[in-house]
Amino acid sequence: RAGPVLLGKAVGPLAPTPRLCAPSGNSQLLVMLLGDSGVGKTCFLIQFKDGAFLSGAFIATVGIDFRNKVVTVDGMRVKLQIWDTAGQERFRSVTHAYYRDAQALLLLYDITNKASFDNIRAWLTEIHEYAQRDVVIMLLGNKADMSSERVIRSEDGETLAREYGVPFLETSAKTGMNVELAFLAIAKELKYRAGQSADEPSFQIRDYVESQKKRSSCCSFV
Ligand SMILES: Nc1nc2c(ncn2[C@@H]2O[C@H](COP(=O)(O)OP(=O)(O)OP(=O)(O)O)[C@@H](O)[C@H]2O)c(=O)[nH]1
Repeated sequence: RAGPVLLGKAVGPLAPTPRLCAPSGNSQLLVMLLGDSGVGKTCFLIQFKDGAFLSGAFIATVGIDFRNKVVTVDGMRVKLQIWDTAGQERFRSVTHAYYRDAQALLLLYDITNKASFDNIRAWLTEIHEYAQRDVVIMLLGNKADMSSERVIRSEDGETLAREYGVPFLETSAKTGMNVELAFLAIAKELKYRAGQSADEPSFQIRDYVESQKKRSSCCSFV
């Protein structure tokens, strides 16, 4: 486990003193958000935790931050501790140290940013280097509400996810589309792996996600 790190969003020269602490406790499921800077990891977490969208100026995360949320999966309460990592290259060595404690990783790209999609392979290489071998990974194409600025087709995300054998969803941290589903799917998968899903002896996360997801083309966005 790495030592204390700087947490949160930097706000330039007037930044408040960052808090110093690290995620603790091991009775919960640890989920990490990964992906390039600006893909929407912090907004994704805030949308899940508080049902709100952080609009306004983009403030990059410094180091790593975390939030807790309890979800109910098949009538059982599951505690999620969700770590929001900094996407900027200069914080990579900090975040690498946390990979091995994570049981699930949500890997985000931005459907309006080709570089963030192209970098997914590099992220997966890092994940295989630093994370647990059996970590649950899900690929998320975020900002699906920005359809007029889309440069990555949904099929491209699906193809890449299939190549790596991971489930895929398009999401919007702005509208909330598929945000809760992503967390519920990994919670269900981890519960299933822990042998707590006797009622679902053959749970498949990819099939579950496919059956539950809302496609961006079907919905109107605010
Ligand atoms: N339209 C739209 N904008 C989004 C969405 N998610 C995030 N944004 C915007 O994208 C910008 C970056 O969002 P963040 O959540 O701070 O990005 P991040 O991935 O945490 O960035 P780092 O902290 O640098 O790693 C902000 O201006 C957000 O308002 C989304 O789903 N839709």
